[in-house]
Amino acid sequence: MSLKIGLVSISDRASQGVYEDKGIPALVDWLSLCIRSPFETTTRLIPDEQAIIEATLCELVDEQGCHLVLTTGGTGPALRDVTPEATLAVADRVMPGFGEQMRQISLKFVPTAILSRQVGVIRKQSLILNLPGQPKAIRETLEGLREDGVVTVPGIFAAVPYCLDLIGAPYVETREEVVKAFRPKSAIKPVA
Ligand SMILES: Nc1ncnc2c1ncn2[C@@H]1O[C@H](COP(=O)(O)OP(=O)(O)OP(=O)(O)O)[C@@H](O)[C@H]1O
Ligand SMILES: Nc1nc2c(c(=O)[nH]1)N[C@H]1C(S)=C(S)[C@@H](COP(=O)(O)O)O[C@H]1N2
Repeated sequence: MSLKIGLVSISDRASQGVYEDKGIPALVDWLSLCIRSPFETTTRLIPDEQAIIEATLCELVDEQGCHLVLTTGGTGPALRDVTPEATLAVADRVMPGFGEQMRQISLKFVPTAILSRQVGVIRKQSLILNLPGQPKAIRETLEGLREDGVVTVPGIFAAVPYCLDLIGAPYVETREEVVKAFRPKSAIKPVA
């Protein structure tokens, strides 16, 4: 079974063609650098409409069978920003550590990180994570911060493979130079 990843770019202007969507390409590029094991992606570009976001997340998890869904955009305080509300509305369980860690990481880059309301949740067999909308913030939050080659703030992706193990998804291997996946020793499978 290959890992299925849903990628959702949530932007009024990119979805209307006012500007080019940079969210999906940034996600695809970063995942291709980071993940060594087989995976396939299904992508969606949609406006900041709560009903559309909820329907898209449900479709990716319930019909497409995605094990991981990453959203980008719509997490700020503007009235049109409703990604966290839509994500929570389709959640079975909330995983507060992901939002907490992303805000920690982002505060090292911008003081406005506290404006991001991003959440992580589990729906059925899938982990859904909200990333901020700025394309450069995608890499920052997933990968974390390195100073002189040493990881000073771990990115959230370090915890994603083990979380996926625990919800029954395929085993994910990462490239350590991008992100070292953390698993307890008992959960590490020998390299095939
Ligand atoms: N999909 C995208 N492609 C390129 N740039 C984006 C994208 N989404 C967001 N951005 C950039 O990041 C900023 C913050 O993202 P946010 O999700 O808050 O968008 P926004 O200001 O609500 O506008 P919109 O929904 O029309 O993208 C945007 O103003 C834009 O400069
Ligand atoms: N790593 C990182 N996180 C970031 C930012 C950034 O540039 N880098 N921008 C912040 C800003 S300005 C806002 S308003 C919030 C919400 O962004 P969103 O509405 O684009 O999701 O994310 C924040 N998080």
